[in-house]
Amino acid sequence: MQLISTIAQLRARLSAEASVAFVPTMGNLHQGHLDLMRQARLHGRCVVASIFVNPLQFGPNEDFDQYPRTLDDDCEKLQGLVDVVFAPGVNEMYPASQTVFVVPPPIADELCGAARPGHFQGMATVVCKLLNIVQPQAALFGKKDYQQLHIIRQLVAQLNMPVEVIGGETVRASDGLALSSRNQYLNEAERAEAVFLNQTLRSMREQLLSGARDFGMLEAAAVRALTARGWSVDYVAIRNQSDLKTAGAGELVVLAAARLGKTRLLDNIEVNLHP
Ligand SMILES: Nc1ncnc2c1ncn2[C@@H]1O[C@H](COP(=O)(O)OP(=O)(O)OP(=O)(O)O)[C@@H](O)[C@H]1O
Ligand SMILES: CC(C)(CO)[C@@H](O)C(=O)[O-]
Ligand code: BAL
Repeated sequence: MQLISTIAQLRARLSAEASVAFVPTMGNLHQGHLDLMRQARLHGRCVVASIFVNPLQFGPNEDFDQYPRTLDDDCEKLQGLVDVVFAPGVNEMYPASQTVFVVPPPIADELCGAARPGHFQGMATVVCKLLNIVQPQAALFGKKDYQQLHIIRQLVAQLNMPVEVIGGETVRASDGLALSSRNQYLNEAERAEAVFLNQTLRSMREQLLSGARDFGMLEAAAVRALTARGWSVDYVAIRNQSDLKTAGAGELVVLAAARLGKTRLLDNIEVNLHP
């Protein structure tokens, strides 16, 4: 496994590779990331992981400075799973001020985008840069960040980028909490409470499968239940899987983002309603 920090070295290393599968990350790796690396092996002869905490996708009052940076540990975890780790510094990715941005589709203003203005433009811009740098045949992203995956699919399709986007299932702790680098911000009591987000979504899924169809009422009840336990809820929303617009019927996804103390957690669950 090779650790590379410059774009020129990465391009030279990959120039002779016939097929590359790519997993972009912000590091502080957990089993969710490692699962994507294992799947990547099925999609390319050479597997590249990137580790880059992208300043463009953090708002001014967000956790860019505190975000855990654990490159040595991450490289140990990646041994035997990937061929190349690309870990550029901020100056390598943004040597001059970035004045060209990728404008994401309108859905980027809803859900997480409403709570984090500019986040998806920063994410789309860095993903576009990384895909241009690595030029993979396949790129893998987790369904845990469901809206992000949707926006990346739109980006790649609408900009005609020659890469297959693959979504990996969410890897969870044994109690159901979705693994996330930010889980480590939780104290012991918050970690015990955190599972309630997934339980709430699972309960909504059961109600939908049992015939509940008043989506607004289900969403409002979930927000009330979370708020009553001390959560600060950004949204709970039942949407179509295909376009993330307000749900009709059929293949739905229930998405939520809520804060426990200073930690913002995301989760979602797919629900397929049969007519
Ligand atoms: N539990 C998980 N299961 C599957 N994929 C995941 C999981 N957590 C993160 N990923 C995916 O890993 C990739 C890199 O994500 P990132 O480095 O931001 O990790 P994260 O744990 O989501 O961190 P954060 O807490 O900052 O959201 C993304 O495609 C993300 O969707
Ligand atoms: C896709 C990504 C690596 C872009 O910085 C980031 O948003 C993430 O880790 O999900
Ligand atoms: N995993 C999503 C990246 C972010 O929250 O910035």
